[in-house]
Amino acid sequence: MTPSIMKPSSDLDSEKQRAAMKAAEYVRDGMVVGLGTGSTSKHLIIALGERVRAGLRIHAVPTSHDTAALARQSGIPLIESDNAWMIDVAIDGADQVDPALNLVKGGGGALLKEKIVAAAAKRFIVMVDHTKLVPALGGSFPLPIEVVPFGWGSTARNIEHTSGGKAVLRERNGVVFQTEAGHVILDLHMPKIDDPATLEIELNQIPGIVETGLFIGRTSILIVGHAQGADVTLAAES
Ligand SMILES: O=C(CO)[C@H](O)[C@H](O)COP(=O)(O)O
Repeated sequence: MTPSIMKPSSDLDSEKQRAAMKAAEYVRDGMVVGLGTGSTSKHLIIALGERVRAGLRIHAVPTSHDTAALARQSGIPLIESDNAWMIDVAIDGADQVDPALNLVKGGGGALLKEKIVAAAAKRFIVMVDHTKLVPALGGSFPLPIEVVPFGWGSTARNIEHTSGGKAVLRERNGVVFQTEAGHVILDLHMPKIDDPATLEIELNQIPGIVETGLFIGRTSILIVGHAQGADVTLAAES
């Protein structure tokens, strides 16, 4: 069955859909597109699939098995090779966005591939509903950190020592959550992340950490869906 534009199930979902429809406008014929993961990215993939079936020629790099499956189902050709990609634009959702357009990502557990794809792209477009905008990262949403399973408890203790936060091993339905790369996720609870750039540097020194969900200075364009449409903000240097 070919996916078609879904009826949004809630106001927030319709904000996500409007943000995704706006983001899809940045995709042009001949582009290589990085496809994010999550409910907002699903709207994007469905919108791009409709355009592909109408003649748009693009190739895509997916950031998860779920995204790859939906893209295939939607008729979007995927790049299967891991040779260096020339990604024109990567488009993804986020869990939190601060006023400097720094992000927390990884709520869906795909942060490692998402960061690799964002880093390989000339432009990184972030699409969110209004609830993702926060005055400071942290607080209501924990920072996902992907770590190797070996010694995760000691890694968690080091993370807590470095950050002052509380690191909790992610589980789903009573089972330890495993990423597509075979790692686990520690969700780091901090009342507020005062200096995200410094925290990212400090966390990256800890053995066992594969990647953090902090996306610092990577956003080129932010698109926020609202009741009537979507607002676009360009990052200072984009
Ligand atoms: O980082 C992510 C997955 O790892 C998602 O982009 C993030 O969780 C936002 O998801 P949604 O679009 O469902 O709100």
